[in-house]
Amino acid sequence: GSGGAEKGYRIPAGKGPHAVGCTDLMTGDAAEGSFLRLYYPSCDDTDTEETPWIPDKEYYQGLSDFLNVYRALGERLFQYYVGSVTCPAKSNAAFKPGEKYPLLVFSHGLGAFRTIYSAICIEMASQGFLVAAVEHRDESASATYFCKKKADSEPEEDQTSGVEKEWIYYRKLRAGEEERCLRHKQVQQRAQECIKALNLILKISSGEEVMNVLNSDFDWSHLKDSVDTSRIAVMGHSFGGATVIESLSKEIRFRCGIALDAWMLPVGDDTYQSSVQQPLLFINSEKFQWAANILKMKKLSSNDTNKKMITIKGSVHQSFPDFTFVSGEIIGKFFKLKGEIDPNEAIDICNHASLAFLQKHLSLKRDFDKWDSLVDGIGPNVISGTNIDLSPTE
Ligand SMILES: CCN(CC)CCN(C[C@]12C[C@](c3ccc(C(F)(F)F)cc3)(C1)C2)C(=O)Cn1c(SCc2ccc(F)cc2)nc(=O)c2c1C=CC2
Repeated sequence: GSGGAEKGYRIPAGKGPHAVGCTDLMTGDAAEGSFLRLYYPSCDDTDTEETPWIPDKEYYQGLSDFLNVYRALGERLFQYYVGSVTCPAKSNAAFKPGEKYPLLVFSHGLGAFRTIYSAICIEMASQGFLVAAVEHRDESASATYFCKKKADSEPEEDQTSGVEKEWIYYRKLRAGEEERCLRHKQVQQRAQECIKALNLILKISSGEEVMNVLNSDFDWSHLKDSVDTSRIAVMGHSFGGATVIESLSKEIRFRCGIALDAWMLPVGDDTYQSSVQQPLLFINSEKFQWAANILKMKKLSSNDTNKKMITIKGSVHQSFPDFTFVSGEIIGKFFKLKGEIDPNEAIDICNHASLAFLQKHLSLKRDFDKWDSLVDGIGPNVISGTNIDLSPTE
């Protein structure tokens, strides 16, 4: 059996009115393609057969590289502890037609990948969003892959017969390489990948046929006319938070953004408030932030009532990705995957504040405004602005 994941540590299901499905989409067979997991409202609420949380063993290998653990050891540890973890969304479940849904593009953090923010993505989909969790190919993901058309497709090559997965792994900083330079280059690519994902979903909503190089029987034509094209936002964690800022500055169709514990190093010093006109919400953890990082956020959001910052008390950087739910208490505390606050409470604050902010800036016709006070930092376990002392050290 598995470790922590077995003892009732599970990724929380969506609390909204919709059942949730998820499916993977990859277009193009090289750099210009897109790779994303779509979480969506489903009309199939038979809650059987959830989706494997981490779909390929290569992600375990990539995580081992990222965490500086021997692959042979890391792969077995991950297999043992999280190999049986599923996420509470139904794979390729029937799409719920008949209404236009707002769209959220989600950008993962350094060393992460598209499937490990499912608690946030599933909650948003259960509340009536389409959520496109992109997988970045900038070598910041622990692992990701392209599909190469096989010349002579020997089906035994891979169960997805006819295509062969070509993996790329997390690229460590090289000796003497300047981190700012690498991360600034990567954040540009990440923003382009978010914009490509947006264009791809809009293309599908317009009824155009897309070629999914992955071998899946999901019928994308069901998404015709399903995107509310005036209600589109971008969200991301850490490096993905920097990607939110870059994406907003490059693509006005992203009407607003939510940056979860943003890592501001990749954001150019020339990125001022003027470069981000859209409303932006910073949701920070208590333990990850530091003065210089916060000051870069403030430079972007000073005296702009549409740019807000809140901090979740007792939370840590890993309170946003799913590991905070699947790890036991011991491992959770040791790796700082859990803070003092209960992981479910922390993610509820994050999701409720996000929904209130999205209702306000996407003019949604829902009741998410009941959580407006959270966006102003009012409520248990939340503060307005930051807990970090910004006074200059004399
Ligand atoms: C030693 C490696 N060194 C690399 C530069 C620093 C590694 N590190 C701290 C870690 C990630 C940690 C982690 C995860 C997951 C387990 C597990 F065991 F549960 F799987 C354990 C231990 C190790 C906490 C971070 O990078 C933090 N971080 C992250 S963590 C995103 C992530 C990645 C993989 C996951 F499985 C879950 C979440 N995303 C960012 O965008 C940024 C940063 C820092 C700046 C920008």
